[in-house]
Amino acid sequence: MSTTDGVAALAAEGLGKRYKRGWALQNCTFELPRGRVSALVGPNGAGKSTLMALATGLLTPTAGAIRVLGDSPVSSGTHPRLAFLAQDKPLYRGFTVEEMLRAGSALNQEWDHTYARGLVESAGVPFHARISTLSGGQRTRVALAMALGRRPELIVLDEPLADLDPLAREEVMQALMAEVAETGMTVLLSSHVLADLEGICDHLLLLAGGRVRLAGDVEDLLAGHRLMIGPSQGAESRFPDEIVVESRSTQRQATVLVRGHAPAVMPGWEAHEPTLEELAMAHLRSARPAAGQGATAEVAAA
Ligand SMILES: Nc1ncnc2c1ncn2[C@@H]1O[C@H](COP(=O)(O)OP(=O)(O)OP(=O)(O)O)[C@@H](O)[C@H]1O
Repeated sequence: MSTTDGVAALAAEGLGKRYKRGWALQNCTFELPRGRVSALVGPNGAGKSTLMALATGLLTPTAGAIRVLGDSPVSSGTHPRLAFLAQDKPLYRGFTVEEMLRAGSALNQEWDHTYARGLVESAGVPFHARISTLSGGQRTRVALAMALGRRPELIVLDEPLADLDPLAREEVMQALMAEVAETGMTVLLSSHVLADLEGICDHLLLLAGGRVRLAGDVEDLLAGHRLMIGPSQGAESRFPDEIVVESRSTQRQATVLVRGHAPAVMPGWEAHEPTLEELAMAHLRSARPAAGQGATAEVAAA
């Protein structure tokens, strides 16, 4: 039995990181549950990569603390039960896939060669092919096998689907989900593409401008909001300010995302549960600073 049972996979308290140019992350407090798939979402410059670098011990916090599987990252280095797949998927381009896997075996104390090989084989990637000749999707599958070969309890993936076509994206996610179902490991993955995460992640961490804007179980978050659609005339005054996350209007129709349940009887209005994309986009737009003031909400809608 693991010594970390019952402990959050990742826990941050008042976490902050300041670079020379200013704060990239500030006052972040959250917990990611174990055995679940958590999505880290946010616009460009939100602080996602910085947060991942703090979790993997590549950076040290300027303020607050982060705990990985119950442990504080010590001085430097990645937690032994955490695997990290960086955005540029570092692989030796001149190696063959077979040589890459053997390097994984030589470089890692904990390494399940049969498992890593099996992952590459099931992806249909030829063992004798050079890394430089693989397609983006094949390279991702090899990089994933290299990370999973360490049999991590927590895997952190920085935009694993960027640069992949929709078919390859689906294949990579299916392969990852199959491993999650089989091993019960915890996944934290960042993505700009919210549509990729719908139905896959069960926990959300939404960052904007270096701060946590929304965090929690996806089902609870969706059930805790309502998207109200009704006539734009008089829409502004229909809902108390404190429950409105975002309100948008065209000439005829208003769309208002509110916290909590739909207000009782509202003739002409319909209420429905938002999708993850609608929820995240509304929170990101509402957190967007005025032009010229830092991070912009450019999360792709599809
Ligand atoms: N090494 C660094 N030195 C100075 N500033 C940095 C450094 N790395 C990141 N930043 C700044 O910190 C902020 C957060 O950057 P970060 O890369 O963590 O965001 P991100 O959410 O991963 O963005 P993206 O989606 O564009 O990759 C940005 O304003 C960025 O310019």
